[in-house]
Amino acid sequence: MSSDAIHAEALTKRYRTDGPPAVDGLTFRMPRGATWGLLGGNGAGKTTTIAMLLGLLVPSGGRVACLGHDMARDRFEALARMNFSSPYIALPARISVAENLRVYAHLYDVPQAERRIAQLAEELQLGELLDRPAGELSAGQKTRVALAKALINQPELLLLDEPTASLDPDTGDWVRSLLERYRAESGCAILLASHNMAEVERLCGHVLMLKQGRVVDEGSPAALVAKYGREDLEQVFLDIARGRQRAVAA
Ligand SMILES: Nc1ncnc2c1ncn2[C@@H]1O[C@H](COP(=O)(O)OP(=O)(O)OP(=O)(O)O)[C@@H](O)[C@H]1O
Repeated sequence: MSSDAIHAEALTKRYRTDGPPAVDGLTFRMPRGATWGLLGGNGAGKTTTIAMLLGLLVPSGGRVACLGHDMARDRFEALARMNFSSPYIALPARISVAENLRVYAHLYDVPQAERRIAQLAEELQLGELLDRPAGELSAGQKTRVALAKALINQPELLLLDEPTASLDPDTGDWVRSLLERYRAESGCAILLASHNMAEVERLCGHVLMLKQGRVVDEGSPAALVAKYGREDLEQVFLDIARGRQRAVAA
């Protein structure tokens, strides 16, 4: 397979044999250094897709390569150069934030781990939280710690599931700036699942619109807005979710 950041071919997940697939023949190639949005209503298949990209879920069909590595055969080489954040995966609750980050730094074999943790603590304003048990943090504080964990190994591919979902508008804004900075400095590719359309318009050069596990449309946010004759991506999302016709012929 290619050396794209992500190359998915006919990726399919069926949780139950008697029901429709959660992800149904997903095919796309996301280049290195790109930031793409994975959009869709509740249950469209975004989290399932991310779990398959990470090798956490075994696909029922198709295949995927991340950073040139087939995730069914040699995912560990890719995983060392990837990372992710998800509100659905809790950090160990009883140990402190600093201990959590040390554990992940060790798992990813991060050189000069204490320096990297101090750098992330400053960038994500975690200083006051470092000695507190991770389980006692507010949702927004946990989100910031999860992002620190996601950046600990300076990944080349970042999978972000709702990275700013529980953040207040001010914190959400500086987290987006931080992601933009990290991307500019590192050339990292980012796949972002989000329900925040303004965030997607700001960060993503291309979006995949999922419905019932299939890509029903894709393109840059500006191209989709023009194609649907709408003012912003939120309106495009509503058109697609509600099955409305495009206002402007493609
Ligand atoms: N472990 C599971 N077992 C059975 N079905 C599942 C499981 N996880 C997800 N599903 C189903 O797969 C479909 C896709 O779910 P998924 O969580 O991938 O959607 P999503 O796009 O991330 O939704 P949301 O925006 O609500 O987070 C849904 O119909 C869901 O009910």
